[in-house]
Amino acid sequence: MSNTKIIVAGPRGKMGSEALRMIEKQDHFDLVACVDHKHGGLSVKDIDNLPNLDAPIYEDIEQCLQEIEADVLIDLTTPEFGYKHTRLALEYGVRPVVGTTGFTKDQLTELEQMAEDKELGVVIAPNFAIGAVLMMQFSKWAAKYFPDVEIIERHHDNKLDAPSGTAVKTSELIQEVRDQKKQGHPEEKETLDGSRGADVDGMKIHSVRLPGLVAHQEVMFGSTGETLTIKHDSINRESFMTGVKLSIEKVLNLQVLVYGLENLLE
Ligand SMILES: NC(=O)C1=CN([C@@H]2O[C@H](COP(=O)(O)OP(=O)(O)OC[C@H]3O[C@@H](n4cnc5c(N)ncnc54)[C@H](O)[C@@H]3O)[C@@H](O)[C@H]2O)C=CC1
Ligand SMILES: O=C(O)C1=N[C@H](C(=O)O)C[C@H](O)C1
Repeated sequence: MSNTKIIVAGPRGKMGSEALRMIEKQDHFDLVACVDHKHGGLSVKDIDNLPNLDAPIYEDIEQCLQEIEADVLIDLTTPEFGYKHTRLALEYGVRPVVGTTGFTKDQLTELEQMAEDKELGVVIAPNFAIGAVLMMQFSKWAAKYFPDVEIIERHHDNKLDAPSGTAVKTSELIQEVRDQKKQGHPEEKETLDGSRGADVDGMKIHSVRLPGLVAHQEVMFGSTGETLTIKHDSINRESFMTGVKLSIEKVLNLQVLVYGLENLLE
């Protein structure tokens, strides 16, 4: 079987550069191009602190998709550009693997429809870390028995979206097993806006942003006389690469959009 040809959008980012290092280590992956909003016309190897890979950098994604033959586009950019890149990749018959978070529900539905129409696989994973996927699954299980739940996610202060994609996905998984329930005192009032966090069917999400953090989430459950806390920490971005690699391998055999790495794990 021939090697998987990969385009990376966002190669100089914290995740994009980690993805390049992962690709460099795999014998069955070839980096064929990158999409960046700077350094068009250069090669990846010309950029400081990036791996020594000879792949052209394009500033215009359409030009990249027209000129470069690829199997997969990995997007690790921003919500705005990630959505645009995913749509364009599908239009050019390239399968997207998307780590970028912050897409709206409408955007996800639209991309799902596009993937189905084109019969092309897409993986959108709010969190590629296996431990985070388990934390979300354990939380879904716990919510069956503990409907009072607060999600506290903590991230570095360069993050654009809040709440995190992981927190949104966790709340969606919990919604599958938890009936709507107003938590706290029935007459509770916020004297400072936002103090009780975001509300999803009565469950609360709190977002913390501080320098020094990477990516962390606690899901706290409370019941009579007991609490349960399920916690995951990514202490570096290598933690996400097992999931990125798996998604690239799996997307080649998909004809639909898969939202969440849990759907690819056996
Ligand atoms: N699914 C997962 O497991 C993870 C997802 N993420 C998500 O991945 C995304 C990127 O995160 P980080 O790497 O931490 O951010 P970052 O800010 O370090 O990197 C983003 C990169 O995108 C580039 N970029 C911006 N606009 C662009 C455009 N039009 N074309 C090409 N490149 C463009 C920027 O130059 C930057 O290098 C975020 O949405 C974040 O939430 C982050 C970590 C794990
Ligand atoms: O921006 C990040 O860093 C992360 N983003 C993802 C999210 O929004 O959940 C995944 C992980 O938490 C790191």
